[in-house]
Amino acid sequence: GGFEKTSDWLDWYADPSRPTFKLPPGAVDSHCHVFGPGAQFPYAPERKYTPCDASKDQLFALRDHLGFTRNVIVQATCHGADNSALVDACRAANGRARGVGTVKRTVTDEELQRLHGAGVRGVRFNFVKRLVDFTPKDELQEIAARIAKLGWHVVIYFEAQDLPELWDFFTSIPTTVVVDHMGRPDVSRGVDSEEFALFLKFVREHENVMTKVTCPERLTKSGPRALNGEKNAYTDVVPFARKLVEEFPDRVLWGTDWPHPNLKSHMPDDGLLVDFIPHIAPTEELQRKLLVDNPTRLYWPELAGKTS
Ligand SMILES: O=C(O)/C=C(\C=C(/O)C(=O)O)C(=O)O
Repeated sequence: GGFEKTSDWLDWYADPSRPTFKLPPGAVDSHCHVFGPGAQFPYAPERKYTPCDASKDQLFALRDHLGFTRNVIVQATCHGADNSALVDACRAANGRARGVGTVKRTVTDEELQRLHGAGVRGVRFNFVKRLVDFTPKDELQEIAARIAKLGWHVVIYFEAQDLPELWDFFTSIPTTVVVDHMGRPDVSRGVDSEEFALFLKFVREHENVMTKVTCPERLTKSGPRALNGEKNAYTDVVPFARKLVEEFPDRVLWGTDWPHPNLKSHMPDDGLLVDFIPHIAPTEELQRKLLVDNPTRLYWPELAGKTS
C-alpha cells in the first residue's frame, strides 16, 4: 500500500475487511512484522528478499481494525540481526507489543538487556533455505543457552521435510520452543501423513514446544476461495490447524503474519484470515486459549489470569 514497489512480491491487502468473527478482549496477534521504512531502517545486505515497507503505524492500525489488543512482532530475515525497526515498534506500542529478535553469538549482554527493556522476549532461528544461509548449530546452541537465562524462548521456522535432521537440535533447546506456521506441512500429503505424524510426535513428546497455527495462505494448495460450498477458505489447511488446536489447546498461538512477505499467488485479506479462526478453534474456550491465555502467559506473564 501506497509506496513505490521495491520487490516483485505482492503488497499487503490495502483494504482488509472487518472480520465477522469477534475477537475476544485481550486477543494477541502473535506473529506479525514491521519492515523498515527502508529509508529509516535499512534492510540487511545479506537478505534474500526485499519486502515492501510496512510501518509500525500501519501494523497498529491493522491491529485496531481487526480488533486485536496486542501484537507480537517477529524479526524477519530481511532485517537480519538488526532489530532496530522491531525495537522502535515495541517501544511505540506502550506495552501492547512484545518482540522476537534475531541475534548473533557476538551480541553483548548489554544489548540483550536493552532488547529486553524494549519488550523482546525471544529469539528466532530460521532454517528455511530460501530465506537464510546455514548457521552452525554450536552458535545457535550458545545463543539459546544465553537467552534461556533471561527467561526468553526460541522461535523456530523450518520446513517439514527438514524436521528429521533438525530433531536433535530442536529437542536440545533448554527453553520454550515456538514453531512458526505448524512447521510448514505439505498439506497435499494429508493430515494422516508420516510427515505430519512426526511433527505431532515432536509436539506431543516435548511439553516445552508450542506451535503457531498460522499461514494457511502460505500452505494451501486449494487456494483462498471458499470451495464446493465450503464456508471458509483454505479448506486443505483446516485439518492440520484444527488437529493441533484440539490436541494441544494450551500450546497454540495465532497471528496474521502481516504484511505477508514473499507471497506471489495471492494476498490474503487479513479480515478473512481472522474469520478462518473459528474453523480451526471451534469453541469459545479454544478461541480464548489460542488468542488470549496462551500468548499472554508467554509474552505478558505479569498479566496472565487477569482480564484483558
Ligand atoms: O513471514 C513469515 O513468517 C514467513 C516468511 C518470511 C520470514 O519469516 C522471514 O523472512 O523471516 C516466508 O515464508 O517467506
